[in-house]
Amino acid sequence: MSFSSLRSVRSILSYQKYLRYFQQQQSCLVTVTDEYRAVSKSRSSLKGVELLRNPALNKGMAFTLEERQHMGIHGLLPPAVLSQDVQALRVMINFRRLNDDLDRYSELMNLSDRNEKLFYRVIADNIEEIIPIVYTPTVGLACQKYGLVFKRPRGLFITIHDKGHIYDILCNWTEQQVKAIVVTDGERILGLGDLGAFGMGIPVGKLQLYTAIAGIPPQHCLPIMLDVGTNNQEISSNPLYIGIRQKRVTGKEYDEFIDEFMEAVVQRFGWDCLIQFEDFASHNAYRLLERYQKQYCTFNDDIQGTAAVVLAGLFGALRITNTKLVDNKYLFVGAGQAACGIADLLAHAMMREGATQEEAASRIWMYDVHGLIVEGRPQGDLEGPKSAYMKKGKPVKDLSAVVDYVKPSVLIGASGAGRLFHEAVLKTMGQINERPVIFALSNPTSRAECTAEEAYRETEGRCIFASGSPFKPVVYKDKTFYPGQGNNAYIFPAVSLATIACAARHVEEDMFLIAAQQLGLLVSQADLDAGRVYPPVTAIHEVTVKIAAHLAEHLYETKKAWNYPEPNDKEEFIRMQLYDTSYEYFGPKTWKWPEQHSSARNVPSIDEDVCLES
Ligand SMILES: NC(=O)C1=CN([C@@H]2O[C@H](COP(=O)(O)OP(=O)(O)OC[C@H]3O[C@@H](n4cnc5c(N)ncnc54)[C@H](OP(=O)(O)O)[C@@H]3O)[C@@H](O)[C@H]2O)C=CC1
Ligand SMILES: CC(=O)C(=O)O
Ligand SMILES: [Mg+2]
Repeated sequence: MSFSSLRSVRSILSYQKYLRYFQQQQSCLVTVTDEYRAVSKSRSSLKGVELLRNPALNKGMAFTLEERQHMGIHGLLPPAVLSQDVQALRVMINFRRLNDDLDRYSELMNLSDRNEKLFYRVIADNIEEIIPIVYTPTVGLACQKYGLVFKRPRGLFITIHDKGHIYDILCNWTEQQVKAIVVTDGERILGLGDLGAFGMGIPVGKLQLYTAIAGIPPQHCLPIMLDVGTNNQEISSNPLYIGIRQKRVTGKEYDEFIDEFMEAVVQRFGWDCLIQFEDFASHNAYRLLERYQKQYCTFNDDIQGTAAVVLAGLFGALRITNTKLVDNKYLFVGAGQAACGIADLLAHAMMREGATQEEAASRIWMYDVHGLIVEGRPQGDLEGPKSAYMKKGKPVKDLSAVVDYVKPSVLIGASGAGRLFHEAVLKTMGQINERPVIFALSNPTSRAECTAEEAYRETEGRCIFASGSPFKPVVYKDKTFYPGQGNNAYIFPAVSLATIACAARHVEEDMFLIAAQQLGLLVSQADLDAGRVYPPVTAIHEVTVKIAAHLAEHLYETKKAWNYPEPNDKEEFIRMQLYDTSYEYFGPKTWKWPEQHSSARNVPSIDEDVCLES
């Protein structure tokens, strides 16, 4: 008998002994999912300690005795076997014991470094509590403190000095099946400005939502930081700064660098690898979108994703005010990429309702750092996308005077400048309108144009409010208001899921209008009655699947899908591709789980207090 077969006989014998012991002692903690019974095939041949160190495969103490024997990790873990349910409970107990959101962020990132399935399971079970940590607002703080938070690299860091070698760097990423990239150059991170390489927290966070919200498997996702320097002196002089310490490269060199990156992605991962541009500064965002939109499978989330989520929120708001888009007057505070993206899609939607282009544009006013955007304004540039909404009129600077002058029914903040909707602005909105629509979209919370509480209070509870970062429900005069979250997180995961599932080659403009319409339809009357123009965050996964199914329908109908044969039921087709947070089975393929452990649902409910006491 060879040494290895001798070892396996010993393993089986000792496994049987341990199994008997655990059947007596710990059977209530051992659970099995359907996937275990299906004896899934591991996508890796890793064994031993390497298996425990691989976050995509590691199950921690959930490895059964039999798996521990089979994979050569017996003795590398404490002897107890914990179910994923118990592990998830332990994570949440620890998470809730922390007093600081940055610590909670770090705790979760450490978990994703150790055990990816548990990380996503915990998010799925506690989505409303955790999304504000892995996403806005806490991700903003995490980026500002990335030097402290950074423990282990995620994704790729490509610097301007790598120009000429970008393909080689992409080849260092060993996952072969990359289907989606979120890329930033860190110049406009949320409303926090230029954070350079610290901005990597944003692609990481956005892609975590790809998996948590849209069920796109993490191994298909790749965050990328294109580090061309930073003009933020404070950041680059921080001893913990992780990027290159030089001023931003611009002009021809920058453009060549981005061109090379796009070509290298196609060469390495194929034409249908989706590239989401995130948090580039306006002066690059629009240019790059125009340059690459028709050539690559790409979109800009801040322009297009934001436009769709806001249009959907407006559809909801207008169901409350019982008006059409074109019946309203819109004032945008901030006239950058988010505002102009929204305005363009809004104008497009008004035209679909029958308005002419001139009529649609006439309903939209814009306001930037230099005041109302009117012809002949003495200061500030009037070029670029905002020029389409320039009016003849008085160059008013003070925002409450602007509101009084324009008399908007809808006020949309996308300035990144913090509390611009002060008392007088909100009160004026309340005086002009029975039901003023007020969206404070800037992120993170510190940059929101007003808080939910301020909006409800100053309009005597009459406003229809949404914000980019979440606000807790507000009680005003004994009534509870539930602010909606107008964040592109309701759109980009769905658009990307459909694009990837259908293997579409381009992300066309009409996908964002369809996504907006579908999201609008998924707002229930109960949501509207609660004053919320978006479905609750707890429903975001289901909402995303439904939107993606409609988009898939559209992609097949318009012959833009390349994944053949065409599935009959698009929703089922989408659901079949979703990431599953249940653990893989690592035991021998012939093995069957003993009868008494056959159902995960037999687990007795776990008493959290008992865990805390012991
Ligand atoms: N909720 C969501 O889903 C999303 C929210 N956002 C948020 O929107 C904000 C803006 O993003 P984005 O459009 O990309 O940024 P940009 O830099 O492209 O645009 C910012 C705009 O705000 C204007 N602005 C800045 N400060 C003031 C001020 N004090 N008074 C009036 N206008 C001002 C700027 O004026 P000027 O042009 O004169 O400089 C510019 O027009 C960010 O906070 C971002 O987080 C973005 C995308 C999605
Ligand atoms: C949400 C988002 O994309 C932003 O604030 O930039
Ligand atoms: Mg963004």
